[in-house]
Amino acid sequence: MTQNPHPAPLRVVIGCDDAGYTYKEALKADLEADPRVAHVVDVGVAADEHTAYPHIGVAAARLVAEGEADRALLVCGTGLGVAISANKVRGVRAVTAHDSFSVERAVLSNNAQVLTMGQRVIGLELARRLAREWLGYRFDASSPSGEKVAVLDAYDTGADAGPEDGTAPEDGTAPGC
Ligand SMILES: O=C(CO)[C@H](O)COP(=O)(O)O
Repeated sequence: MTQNPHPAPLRVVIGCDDAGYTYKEALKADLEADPRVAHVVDVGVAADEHTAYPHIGVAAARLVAEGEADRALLVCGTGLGVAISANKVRGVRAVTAHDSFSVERAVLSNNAQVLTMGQRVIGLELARRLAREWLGYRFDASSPSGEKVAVLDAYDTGADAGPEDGTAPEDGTAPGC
């Protein structure tokens, strides 16, 4: 399926802990200037604030899960803590990505609504470039990846996502792996 050249602008949440503040501010300015973004909601931290990353990750992810936002872009020292935090919220798929291919597949393979980055891991210009690229991708639920994301969602909601005969895999791997 070809991508719609003019998809609806995205409602984006941005957030960080104090280790990601500088990048968050730069990325926020970029998002606000990008015509592909409808609006940006900043869940913190502010310059003089020291909220721990789990609170920020969960706050942002809840806005996505509740349908108030389409995506979230989160920054901490590594990107890992905010991703782990966001993934605590049911229905949210958050990934850390510091390269173009992973950013592309985060959306096109995984339908990840939340992208996270580490201010202590990559340079600012790369982070800005990746965020620009990220805005250009839209998940296609009718693609071959759609079925796999549906399996993820079924695990998330507690629905049976086992193999078609209903048995658990004997080797301990998850179905489909
Ligand atoms: O990177 C972080 C969490 O993944 C955070 O910015 C710093 O956490 P800390 O190393 O526990 O201070």
